[in-house]
Amino acid sequence: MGILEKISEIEKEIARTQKNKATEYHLGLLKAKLAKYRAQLLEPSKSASSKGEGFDVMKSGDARVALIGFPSVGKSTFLSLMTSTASEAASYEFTTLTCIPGVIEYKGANIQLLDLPGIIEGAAQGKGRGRQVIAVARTADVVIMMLDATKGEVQRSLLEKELESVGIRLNKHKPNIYFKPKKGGGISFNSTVTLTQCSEKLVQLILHEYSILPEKSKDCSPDEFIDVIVGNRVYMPCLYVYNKIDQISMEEVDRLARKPNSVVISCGMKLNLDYLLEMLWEYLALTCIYTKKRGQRPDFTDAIILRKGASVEHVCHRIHRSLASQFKYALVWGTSTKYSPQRVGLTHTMEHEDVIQIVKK
Ligand SMILES: Nc1nc2c(ncn2[C@@H]2O[C@H](COP(=O)(O)OP(=O)(O)OP(=O)(O)O)[C@@H](O)[C@H]2O)c(=O)[nH]1
Ligand SMILES: [K+]
Ligand SMILES: [Mg+2]
Repeated sequence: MGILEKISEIEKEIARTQKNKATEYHLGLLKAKLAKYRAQLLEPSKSASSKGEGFDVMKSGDARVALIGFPSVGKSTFLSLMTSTASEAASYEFTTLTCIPGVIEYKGANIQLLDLPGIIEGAAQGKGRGRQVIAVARTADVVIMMLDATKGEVQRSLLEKELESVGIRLNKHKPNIYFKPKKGGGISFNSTVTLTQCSEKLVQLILHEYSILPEKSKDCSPDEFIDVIVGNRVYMPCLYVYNKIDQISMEEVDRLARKPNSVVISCGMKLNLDYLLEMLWEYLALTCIYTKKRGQRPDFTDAIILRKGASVEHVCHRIHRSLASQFKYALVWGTSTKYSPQRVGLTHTMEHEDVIQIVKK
């Protein structure tokens, strides 16, 4: 039996047991056991059994949002409010021990929202269930960093540091660097803009530091090279959500609300949740595509929702599994084309609010 199962067994037994003088001792023992198992879960485990237990949630819907935050900031309360899934919320820390998925339905899109255990300083080194939580965060399209408005700003920078240390870059763009090994060795260095922070000398030093030496003898695949430069970095939009504003002064609310990438809410009093959804939608930057049949008006009531950068082929797959194989060409109206309509192929990249008509063979 896994630890989670043991915990759930004990919780059930506690719920079953009537509270009275006679059961006092028994209940006390159960609670002690419960605390022991919870602590075990939060320890960096050596046993493989609890490695990813409860964290392998299938991706579903149009996008994935992960809730990251310290314990008891209100993550589970938020999930239960925004989705039809109930996630247990309580005043003690580490109430949530696994990844709990819910679905936000918004503007015709299904957004998968993941409630996760709280993380603490040292999470990246395996403290608590930090590693598993961070691994899930990496798979998200947007991270909501939930913060307790009543606590200091230090929680935010601590969490940022944890995520930075495992290669998650928040609200930063992927650097526009093109890196290619030369067959004959040596380094040639070009830049399309004037560099103010990097010189050729510095680039050479960095390459040297990472033992990327311009040698003919050292065979290296392009993938290996790309891994070195890109590393395991993920670039992710992050929305800082300050919860529990019902507990702080108006001046403080105002100050927090003005911070970049930040939204203030109260789950307890259901304040500002609509605005948060609007912001989340913006951060997800999903692409809505409308379809049109020949000789008819576009269907603006039912958008196909895709991730940014989706191609005509993605659109086909969404309409019907076999459509791509019967595809002849498509007509597209919108910002992705020079002319409206324009005849395009399967690889054409769609843009937000384009209209498409697909012509079959
Ligand atoms: N005052 C106030 N309390 C809140 C608000 N949102 C949540 N809480 C309370 O904060 C406590 C923790 O809430 P949870 O939803 O369990 O927090 P969590 O982040 O999921 O906690 P862990 O799963 O333990 O990491 C509960 O007692 C909630 O009732 C809020 O907007 N205002
Ligand atoms: K809690
Ligand atoms: Mg929780």
